Amino acid sequence: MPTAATQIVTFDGEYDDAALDDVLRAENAGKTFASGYQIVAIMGPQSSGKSTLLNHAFGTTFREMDDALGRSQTTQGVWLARSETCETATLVMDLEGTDGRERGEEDTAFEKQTALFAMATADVLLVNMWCNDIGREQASGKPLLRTIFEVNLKVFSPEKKTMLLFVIRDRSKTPFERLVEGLRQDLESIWRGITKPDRYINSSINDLFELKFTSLPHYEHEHDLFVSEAKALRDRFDAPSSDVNSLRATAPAVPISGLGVSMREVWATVKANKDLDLPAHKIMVATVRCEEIADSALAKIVDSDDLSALLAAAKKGKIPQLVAKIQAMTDAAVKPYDEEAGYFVKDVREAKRVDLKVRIAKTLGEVVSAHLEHVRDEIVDSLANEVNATLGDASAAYALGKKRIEGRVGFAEFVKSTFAKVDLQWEEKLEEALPTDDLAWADFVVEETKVFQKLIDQVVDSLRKERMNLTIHACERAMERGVGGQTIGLLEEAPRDMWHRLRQMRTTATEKWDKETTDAVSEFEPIAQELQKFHENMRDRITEVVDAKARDAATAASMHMKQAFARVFSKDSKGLPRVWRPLDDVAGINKKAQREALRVLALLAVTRLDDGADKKSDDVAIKAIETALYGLIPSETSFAEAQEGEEATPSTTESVAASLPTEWEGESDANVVLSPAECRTLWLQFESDTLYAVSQAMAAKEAARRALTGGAPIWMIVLLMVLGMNEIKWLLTHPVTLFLLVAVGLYARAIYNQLDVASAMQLGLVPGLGILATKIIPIGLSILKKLADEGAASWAPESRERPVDAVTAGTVTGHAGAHQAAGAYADITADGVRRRRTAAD
Ligand SMILES: Nc1nc2c(ncn2[C@@H]2O[C@H](COP(=O)(O)OP(=O)(O)OP(=O)(O)O)[C@@H](O)[C@H]2O)c(=O)[nH]1
Repeated sequence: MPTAATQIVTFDGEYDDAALDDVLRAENAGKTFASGYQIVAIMGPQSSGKSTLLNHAFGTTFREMDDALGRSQTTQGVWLARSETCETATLVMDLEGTDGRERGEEDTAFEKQTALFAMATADVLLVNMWCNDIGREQASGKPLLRTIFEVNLKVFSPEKKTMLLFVIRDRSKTPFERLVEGLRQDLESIWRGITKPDRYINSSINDLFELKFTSLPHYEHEHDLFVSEAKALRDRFDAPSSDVNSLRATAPAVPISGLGVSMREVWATVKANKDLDLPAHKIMVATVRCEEIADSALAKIVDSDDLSALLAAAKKGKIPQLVAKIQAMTDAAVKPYDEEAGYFVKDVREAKRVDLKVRIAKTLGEVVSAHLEHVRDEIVDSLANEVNATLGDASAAYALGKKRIEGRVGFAEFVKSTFAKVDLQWEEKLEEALPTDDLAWADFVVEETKVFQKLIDQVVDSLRKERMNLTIHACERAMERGVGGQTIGLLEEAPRDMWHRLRQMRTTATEKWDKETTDAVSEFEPIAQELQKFHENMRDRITEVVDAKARDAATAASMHMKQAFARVFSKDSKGLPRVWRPLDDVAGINKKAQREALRVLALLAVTRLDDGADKKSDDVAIKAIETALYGLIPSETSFAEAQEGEEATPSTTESVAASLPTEWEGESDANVVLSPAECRTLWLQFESDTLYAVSQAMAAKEAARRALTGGAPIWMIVLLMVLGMNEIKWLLTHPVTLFLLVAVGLYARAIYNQLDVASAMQLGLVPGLGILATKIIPIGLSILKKLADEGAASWAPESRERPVDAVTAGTVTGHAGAHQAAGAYADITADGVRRRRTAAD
């Protein structure tokens, strides 16, 4: 059953978008419009049998005039139907008849619009002509012909000639050739009469039209013949182009999927009374349609579950052989596009295809980006591992650099070779992830590679900085050990030009460590600014180390003062431990030692590491502090009083403190480590700490004095020898008695020595005798016991084998005795009370 015709342009000139879809919807399976189609349109005077002809020729169902109602307009606007009888896919357009009474004044305008619409969209335009009108001046079809010619000139730069098939209706007995000739003359006459644009001024009708002619018998009088000729006419539309009578269109101007857009836009242009640029129109239609096709192709990917599943998987981890999946999804979208857009203008179609692939790449790019994130992480991890594996522990970098291990490559050198390797890895991974040779992915590849290279640069830069910093730190630690040790040595030695020498040492160290730093970081190929910064930092660090050690020394000034004191007080001019003799000046040596201690304190009180300082200014400044500090030493008189056992009065110390300034004049606050007040505190502590050593020295001196002067005077000994000559002779002749007397004498002397009679008697005669009486028996027994022990030991076999030990033991005992004597004074001093106790207590 034939499909119904549909009105595509209404009487009021409105285009109906759905009309074409309606016509094509019921398309027969065997007639696929997608592979090609043709459009046939018919124009002619109203009620000239247009619909009748189309229905008989193409099997359409256009409404025909009901004879009973009389001649009136049956076709209004433009109608569209699909041929049911043509083997070729054919669309048929029936246009509203011209010269109708229904439109009145607007008739011509609408006629022009429909004529233009038909000529722009149809492959063949049938023009219905009454046979009787040929050669007639006032023929009803002539205004239509004029309209067709004029309108055709408005189709800008037509690509091909418009095919006009004049259908001469109700042919007479006049030969067909004569009719055609008459009609041609009429057409020439009309063509000459119209106003043409300059570019067509010399053109003939044949330059713009392909004119064809046919005739039909009277529909009613020769009905069967009419029907058979109508069918024969239809056959010409199916005939191959090789047939001279073929009217079949070679190829559609636009693919069927673009026809809706094309017709809508043509009608809009026509209605707006604009010139119709058909090539531009074709490009526009192709553009619109290719975009629509591309959109729907892309939508298939965007909306697919495959994409969301793939994206979720890529976010979790790498997808093996992702490129195959990407390629398959791309092909699934591009293939339908190629099929559907294949008939549109080539340039537009291909441009839109490229565009589609770029859009697909962007859509799938999200998946690939997520996948490449993991790839980048993997490469970065392997790079970091390789750096550590090849270059070793970063913290040992300095030590390694110092050793210059054979065959070990430096960081910069290693990184350069690694870059090439890493780039290759990246390229391989890219090829596994996406079609790198596809131009659609070119921008994506560039962007992702940029991200990768930026990341690698960052990682390498970070590794470089980390390792370089560790190297610098190792350098600094080595410097701290070296410079710190040298500084401590100088601070302990405390020479007068200590600060000058510290500054010199700092300069030397700076030069040395500048070179060390440069060598150590050379493997990182640092730029000049970096190197300069390292050097500046190292110089600052050296100053910090020297300054810190100097401040530490000032904090431990008490110890340094004692060391200085001991150097003078406890050692003689040859540097040997001092042995106190009866004639030694303990007070004088003590004062000298105190001055040495204060000199050291003056050195430590203020740091002198400023660049502007020099030896001379140091001397002046240190001398000023020294002079002030020497005021702390008590006068010799007061010291002598103390030596006699009197307590130093608090007023003495206070007057000493008052003599110090409140601050060191001319010294910068930043350099002052020990203020005058702190120096005074240190001094008081120092004085208290050294008093014990001084007391010991005095005790040792006293012991030495007593040892020298404790026996009887020489003259008394001589007198005794003269007066007792007889007794001496007797004793010499009685050796046993002599031996006993000597033994008793030595025993008494030993008891006397241990009794410390002089000390006991200083407490008064009666208390002294009391103390001596209580001590004499234990001491006597103790000496006897010791003699007995020594006697037994001297007869023991081993003692005979080690005579040297016996000598040593005797020496030790002698020393022990001296210590014991000193111990008596130690107790006195520690109590802080000028009270003496004996060793026996
Ligand atoms: N004399 C003659 N009359 C015909 C011919 N073909 C059809 N008719 C008659 O002409 C009348 C109009 O026919 P339609 O086919 O409706 O004409 P039309 O040109 O489509 O009319 P509109 O669409 O209104 O312009 C009908 O009564 C037909 O029977 C023909 O070849 N010769």
